[in-house]
Amino acid sequence: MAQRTGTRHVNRSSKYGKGARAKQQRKNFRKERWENDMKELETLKKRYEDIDSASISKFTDFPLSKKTRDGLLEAGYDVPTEIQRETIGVSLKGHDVLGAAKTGSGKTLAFLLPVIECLYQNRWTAIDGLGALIISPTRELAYQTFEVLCKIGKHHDFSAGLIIGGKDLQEEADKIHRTNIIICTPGRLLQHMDETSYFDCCNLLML
Ligand SMILES: Nc1ncnc2c1ncn2[C@@H]1O[C@H](COP(=O)(O)OP(=O)(O)OP(=O)(O)O)[C@@H](O)[C@H]1O
Repeated sequence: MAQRTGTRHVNRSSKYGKGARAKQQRKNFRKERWENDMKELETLKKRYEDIDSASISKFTDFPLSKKTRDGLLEAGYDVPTEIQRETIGVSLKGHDVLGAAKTGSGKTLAFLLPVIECLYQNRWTAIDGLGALIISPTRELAYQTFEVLCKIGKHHDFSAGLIIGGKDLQEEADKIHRTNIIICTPGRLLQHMDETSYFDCCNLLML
């Protein structure tokens, strides 16, 4: 009996030893990843001022995060359109942009890339709440924007939500306080502002 108890004790302690080692390894891994992310952010930020639209021929010429570059690559976006080439750099530098280009010229992507990069630069996480609120005049445009966002933001950790009429209000309300990027139509947004008590825009970075 004593022997069995003793054996069990040894086994248990070695199990805890393994657990502690694994925990430490995870901690080290997270620390290393965090340090690499910080280095990447600093390097990218320094390159913003040097962006010259005339010298951009591919998306990889922009100082974009690896997660965004991977998203673009997988979505098959390689060469920026004219509106993208002309505006993305200006937005990355933090300026507001009013752009006009014909239908189908890639305005949605031009507009979304800096949104994602800005949240990434600010190390936005789930607990920071709503960081970007995108109000679209129609459900179709909101949906189109959401689709592009899901493609290019695939490798980022942000959460995104499509808040448009015709969907279950309570279901949206349950998730809204955990959403980092909201794409919505004005009517539905007002409804949540009126009826969802914990809908909070206090931390909002971009409208
Ligand atoms: N750089 C790019 N390379 C290849 N395809 C692209 C690029 N940018 C956008 N596209 C594609 O071109 C199509 C039109 O893009 P998008 O709908 O964003 O244009 P838009 O100017 O926002 O249109 P609208 O005026 O209708 O809102 C989409 O299928 C999109 O995936």
